[in-house]
Amino acid sequence: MAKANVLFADSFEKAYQHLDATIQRRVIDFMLKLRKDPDSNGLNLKQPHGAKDKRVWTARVNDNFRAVLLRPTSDTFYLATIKPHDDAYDYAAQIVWDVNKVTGGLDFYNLGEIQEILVRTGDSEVAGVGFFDAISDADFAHLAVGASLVPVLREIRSEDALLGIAESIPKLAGQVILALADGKSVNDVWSEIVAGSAAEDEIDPDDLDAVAERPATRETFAVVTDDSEELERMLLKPMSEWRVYLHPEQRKLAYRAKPYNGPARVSGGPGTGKTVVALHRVKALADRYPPGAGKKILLTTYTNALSELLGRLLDDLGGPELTAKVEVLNIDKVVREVLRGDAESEWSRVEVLGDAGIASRWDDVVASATPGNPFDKLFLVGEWEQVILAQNVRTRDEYFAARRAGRGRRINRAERDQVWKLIQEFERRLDRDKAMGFKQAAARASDIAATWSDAERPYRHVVVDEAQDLHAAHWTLLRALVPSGPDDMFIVGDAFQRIYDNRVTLGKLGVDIRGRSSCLTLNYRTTRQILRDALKMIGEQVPDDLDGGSATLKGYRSVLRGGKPVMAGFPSSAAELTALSARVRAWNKAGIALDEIAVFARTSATASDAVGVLKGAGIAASLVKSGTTPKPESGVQVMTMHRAKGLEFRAVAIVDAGCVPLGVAVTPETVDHLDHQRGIQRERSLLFVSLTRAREALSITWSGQPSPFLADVIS
Ligand SMILES: Nc1ncnc2c1ncn2[C@@H]1O[C@H](COP(=O)(O)OP(=O)(O)OP(=O)(O)O)[C@@H](O)[C@H]1O
Repeated sequence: MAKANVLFADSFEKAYQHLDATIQRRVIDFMLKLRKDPDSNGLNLKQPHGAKDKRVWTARVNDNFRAVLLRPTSDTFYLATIKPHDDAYDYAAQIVWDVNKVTGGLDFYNLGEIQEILVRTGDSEVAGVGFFDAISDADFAHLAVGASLVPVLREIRSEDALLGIAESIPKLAGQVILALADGKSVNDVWSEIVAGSAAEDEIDPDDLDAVAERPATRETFAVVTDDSEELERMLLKPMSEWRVYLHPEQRKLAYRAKPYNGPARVSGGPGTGKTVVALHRVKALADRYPPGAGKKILLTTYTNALSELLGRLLDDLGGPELTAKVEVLNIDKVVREVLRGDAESEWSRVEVLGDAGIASRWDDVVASATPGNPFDKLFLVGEWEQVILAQNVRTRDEYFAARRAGRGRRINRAERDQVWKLIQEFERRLDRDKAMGFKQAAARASDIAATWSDAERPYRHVVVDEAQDLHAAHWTLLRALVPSGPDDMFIVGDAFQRIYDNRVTLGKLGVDIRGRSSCLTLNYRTTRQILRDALKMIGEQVPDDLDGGSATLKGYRSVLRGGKPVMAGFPSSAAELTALSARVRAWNKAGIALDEIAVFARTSATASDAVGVLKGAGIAASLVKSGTTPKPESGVQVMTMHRAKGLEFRAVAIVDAGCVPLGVAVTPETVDHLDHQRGIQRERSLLFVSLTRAREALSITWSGQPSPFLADVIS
C-alpha cells in the first residue's frame, strides 16, 4: 500500500514543543502511523460537526489529545495543530484552507481566532472608517489575500486588531495588509511584496501534488519522513523562521535572478534582517557552483565574535555543502591573510597593535615632541587614521595635497609640516619595533592586493556585514580581493549603528553602488514599544549613508508587541545593581532563561561590577570578553556596549546609562568641534545599538543623572 503524504505546519511544531515528553513520543508515533496507514482504526479520523470547512479533520493522538488536520485528498494530510480533545474540536470547526490563487501554495487560518481579535479590540462593535475601505475585493485577490479573509479584514479599525490579525493569517497576507495599512499603493505592494512569491507555473487548484511541492507551501509546512529520529529532531529543533521564510523584500534582494551589475548595498534599521539577507545572498551565490569549484566566496564582518556567529548561522542555513564554498573571516583576519600570503612582505612578520597599543605609542611621541607642540594624542590619532591611512598617504607631498574633509581643526602649512614630522616619527618607531596598527595593516594589505591581476584575486564574490564600521583601507582592500563585475560585492550595514570613527564614501574607494542600493524597513526583532523609545533616543540624527548621501530610517517599523521598557534612576550605583539582580530574577521567573538575558555597560569596569553583584546574589553570570562569543551555559551575559553589536537577547538591562556619552571617548569641543560632534553621535549610536538588541524586555537604569540622550524618552 502506498504511504500517505503527511506535512506539518509551523503551528503544529510550536504546539508540539509545549507538550510534555511522554505525549511528544505519542505524537511521533501518531505521525508515523498516519503516514503508514491512514485508515488504521486507532487513528480515529473524524470530521467535526458544524465545521466551517468540510475538508478539516481531527485524529486521535492519545485519549486526551487530538491533532487537527487538513485533508485535501484521501491520502494527503496537512497537520495544523495538536490540542486537548475538546479544544481540538473547537479549533477544527473554525479553520479554513484553500489553494492560494497567486502563489499556488496551501493557506489556512482560523477564522474564529480572527473574530475573537475583533471582539477583544472592540473593532467589530464600532462603525467608521476601516483600514481597507479603499481596497477593492479585486485588489485583495490580486494581492494574494484569500476571499474568505476579506470580510474580516474590512472590519479592522484599530492598530491593535491590525497587528493581531496580521500575525494570525498566512504570512504573505499579513505582510500585504501591513503594507496597505502603511499607505503603500496596490501596485507597490504587488511589486515589492507579492510578485516575488507568485507561482511560476500555472495554478491548478485540483493538482494537489503540485500544491504540496510549491515554495509557498514549503515555507509553512515540512514533510514527514519515515525516520522517527529525524522527525523528532525536526520538531524539537525546527528550522528557524529566517531560514525558511524570507519577507518578499528580503527574498528579492538575496535571490534576485538577474545579476547585480556591480556592488550592491542593503541598508536598514536594527533588526530588519540585514544579516539574514547577507547569509541568504551567500547561499544564492554559492548554489551556482558545484562543490569544489575554484575560488570561494568571502563573507566578512567587523569583529571576530560576529564572524564566528556568521559561520554558525551559515552552517545552519546550508550545512557543509554551503560552508565548503565560503570563507568566513572578520576584517582583521582578511588583512592578516593577505599580509601572510605575501612572502616578500616584511609586514607579514610584524606585531599588529590594538587601539590601546597605538594610543600609548602616540603618548610617547607627544611626550618627546618639542616643547609647545600644540597637537595632542587625540588629534594625531585622528589625523593618522582618517587622513594618512584613509588616503594611503606615503610622502610629505601627498600629505600636503591630501583632503582633510571632516577634520574640524584647520591647520596651516607650517602646522602641516609639524604634524607630518610627528607622524613620521610615530611610524619610524613602529617600524623599529616591527609593529603596526590594524588600519595601517589594512592599508599595507591593500597595497599588496592592488598589484594583483584578476586571476590572482582570491575570491569570486565578497559579502560584507556591519559595513558601517569599516575603514577606507578595508574598502580598498576588499575591492581588490574580487574582480570587478556582476555580483562582485554585496554590502549590508546601517549608518545609524556606526560606533567607530570610520567614515567613507564608497564611490571614491572604487566601490560604486549607484543604482544598486536598497533599504529594509520591517524590524523582526524588537517590539514596537522598545523601538519607539529607541527612535526617540536617536532623535533627528542624519548620519551619512557611506556614499555621500544621508541615511534615513523612514518607514522603519515593527509588528511585534510587548511591554513598556523600564527606565529608572537610583541614588547610588550599589542600589542600581541590587535592583538589577531583582530585575533579572523577575525576568527569569517569567520564563526567560538566564542566557537569554544580557546586561550592557558603557565601561568594562561597570560590566565587571555587574557580574560581581549578580554572582553575589546567586545568579549565574559571566563577562563576555573581547573577541569571544557569549557562551549559553554561563548564565546572564554581561558585556560592554561595544560587544553587543550584532547580537540579540530576549531581555536586555542597560546599566549606568548616566555615563553615556563617556567623557574620555569624546574629543573636547575646544580641541576640535567636528570631532566632538562625531564623538557625541557615536556615543548616541552606541546607546541606540544597545537598546535595539532587546527582543521582548528592556530596562535602562542609572545612578545620579540619566544620559542626556534619554531626555525625550523619559519625559
Ligand atoms: N524573514 C524573517 N523571518 C523571521 N525572522 C527573521 C526574518 N528576518 C530576520 N529575522 C530575525 O530578525 C532578527 C534580526 O535579524 P538580523 O540580525 O538579520 O537583523 P540585522 O538587520 O542584521 O540587525 P542589526 O543591524 O541590528 O544587527 C533575527 O532574530 C532574525 O532571525
